[in-house]
Amino acid sequence: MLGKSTMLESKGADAILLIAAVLPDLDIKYMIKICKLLGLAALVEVHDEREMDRVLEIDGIELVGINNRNLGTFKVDISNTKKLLEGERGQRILQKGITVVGESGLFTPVDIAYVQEAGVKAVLVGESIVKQKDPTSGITQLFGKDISL
Ligand SMILES: O=P(O)(O)OC[C@@H](O)[C@@H](O)c1c[nH]c2ccccc12
Repeated sequence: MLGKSTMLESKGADAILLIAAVLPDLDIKYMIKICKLLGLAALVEVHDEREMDRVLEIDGIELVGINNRNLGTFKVDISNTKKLLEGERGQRILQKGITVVGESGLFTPVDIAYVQEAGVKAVLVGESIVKQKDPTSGITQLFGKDISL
């Protein structure tokens, strides 16, 4: 097996995405452990209540991403984030000290405020930034202010 520094130096990755929809619990548990050994952050992605409940039973998860895009139908609905953070689930996430990432379908400062209000502390954004000629101004537009420092 490659040593920690060899792995990180050879590929340069800081984090990996673990998609709960395609990974059994056992695989997620195993990969979380490997990530800790390698010093990689693991973002565990869920898109419905069932996946969220599975993930909340697994120890050692620090980052959970809520995908607003259903990977089966590709439909995007940002109220999915709010739905998955409501009530008891939201409480458990807070208790466990999990940082929630809002993923997909975020285009405007209103969208950002909506997911932030729901409990999200970070966002994963693709389309609304990569389709801009200038990514910096795309980010400024998305957040309604310059966040580069
Ligand atoms: O382009 P959007 O709507 O901003 O979405 C970005 C990101 O959330 C999305 O690319 C993504 C999140 N998880 C995924 C898993 C597979 C493929 C794609 C994704």
